[in-house]
Amino acid sequence: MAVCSAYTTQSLNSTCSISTPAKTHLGFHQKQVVFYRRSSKRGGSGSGSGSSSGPCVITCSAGDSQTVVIGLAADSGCGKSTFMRRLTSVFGGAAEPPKGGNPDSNTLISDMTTVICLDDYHSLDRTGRKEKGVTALDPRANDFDLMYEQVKAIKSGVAVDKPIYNHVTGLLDPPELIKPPKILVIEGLHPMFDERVRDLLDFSIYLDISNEVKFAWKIQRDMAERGHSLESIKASIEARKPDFDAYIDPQKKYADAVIEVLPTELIPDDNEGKVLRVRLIMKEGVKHFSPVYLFDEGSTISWIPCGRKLTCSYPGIKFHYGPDTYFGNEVSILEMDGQFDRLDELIYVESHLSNISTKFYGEVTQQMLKHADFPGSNNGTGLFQTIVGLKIRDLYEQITSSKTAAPLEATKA
Ligand SMILES: Nc1ncnc2c1ncn2[C@@H]1O[C@H](COP(=O)(O)OP(=O)(O)OP(=O)(O)O)[C@@H](O)[C@H]1O
Ligand SMILES: O=C(CO)[C@H](O)[C@H](O)COP(=O)(O)O
Repeated sequence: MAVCSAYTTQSLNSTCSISTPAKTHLGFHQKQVVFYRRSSKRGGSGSGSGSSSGPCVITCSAGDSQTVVIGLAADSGCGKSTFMRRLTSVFGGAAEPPKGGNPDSNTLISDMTTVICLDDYHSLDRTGRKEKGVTALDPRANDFDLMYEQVKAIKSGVAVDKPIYNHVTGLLDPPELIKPPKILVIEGLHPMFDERVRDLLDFSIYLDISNEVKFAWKIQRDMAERGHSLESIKASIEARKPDFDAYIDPQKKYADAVIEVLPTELIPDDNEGKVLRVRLIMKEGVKHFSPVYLFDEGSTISWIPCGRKLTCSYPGIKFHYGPDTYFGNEVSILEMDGQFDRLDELIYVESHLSNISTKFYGEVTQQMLKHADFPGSNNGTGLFQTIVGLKIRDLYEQITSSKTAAPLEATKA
C-alpha cells in the first residue's frame, strides 16, 4: 500500500467536508466524496506529481465528523425514554424535540446527542398494519433498508431526511432533517435486528423487563395515567407477545450491556412489582468498554450494605457481583435487589464500585439525586441506567480521542 501523501492537503480536506447537499431517493444529503488517482487531472494539488496509477482509496480519520452510534432496544413502555433522559443528562444539557419542527416528532436533540426513535422506520402505518394483520414488532412493518442507509449516512457525517411515524395520528408524516450529531442513539424495537444496522453500532444496550414487571409498569402508566382497563392492557400485552418473543427478545444476545429487571427475591412470592431485582449484564472484551465491578474484579461477591452507613427498611438491599456466561459470551454481572431509603446514602455503595467511569468522586450519586423524580431512582434500574450512561460517555471519549490521535490515512489499491 502506498501513501497518497502528495495529494493529502487539498484532497483530504475536501473529501471530509460536506458539499452543497443533494438529496437522494433514500433521503440523505449527499456528501461529495472524491477519490483521487495519481494520474488523474482531477486530483488538484496532487495531479501529475506521481507516476503510479490506479484508484487511490482515501480513508479519512473521523476527526469531528464521525458520529458514535449507540443502540437501545426494548419493548414499548419498558423505560427507554427514562433511560434516554438519564443518558443525555450525563452529557449535559436538556434534550428537546427539533425546534420549529413537527410537534409530534419522536426525536430528541441535545448539544451532544440526537436520539431517534426507530418507530419512524415503520413502513406500514396503523391502518396498513391492521389491513395486513401485522404488528409494529413484525419486521414486515419496518423498512430496514432505509434504517440502514440513513444510520450509515449519519455515522459518516451526512444529514438525512428521516421519516416520522406519528403516534398521535398513526400516520407517516413528512420527514425531518437529522444532522450528524456527536452521538446518535437509535432507540426502539429493532436496533439490533438487522445485521447491517447492528454492525454500525459502537455500543448496544437491551432493556430486558420481565413479564411480571412489564405488566406492573403498564398498569401503572396505561391504567392510572391513560385510563385503559385492566383487560385491555392484558389483551395488548398478550397480542404483542408472539412477535415480541420472535423479533424483539432475541436481540438481547447481541447487546454489549443488558439491564434485566425482575421481581424481587427478598419478598417471597411478591407479585406487586414494586421492589425489583435488577441485573446489569456486561459483555467482556468489548472495545472501549470495561465492565463495572464490586470490590474485587472477577471475584464472586454477595454484599448486604445495610447497617451503619446505609439505611434500609424492609426488605433490605442485596448486591451480587461475579463472572458468568450469557448466550455463550463471557460476562460480568452486577445485581441489586431492593431499594434505597435515602438516595444521598448511595455514595456508600458508589464508593465500593470500580470502573464506573466517573469524572469525580460521587458523580453517580449526584446524577441520581439530580433525577430523583425519574422512575426507578430508588432502585437498580436508575442506578444501572446512570452507570451505563457514564460508560457511554467514557466510550465516546475513548473513540473520539483515538480517532483524533490516528493520522489521516490515505492508501492506494
Ligand atoms: N425504572 C422504572 N421503575 C418503575 N417504573 C418505570 C421505570 N421505568 C419506566 N417505568 C414505568 O414505565 C412507563 C414507561 O416508561 P418510559 O416512557 O421511559 O418507557 P418507553 O420504553 O420509552 O415507553 P414507550 O416506548 O411506550 O414510549 C413509565 O411511565 C413508568 O410508569
Ligand atoms: O411498539 C411500539 C413502539 O413504540 C408501538 O406500538 C408502535 O410504534 C406502534 O405505535 P402506535 O401504537 O402508536 O400505532
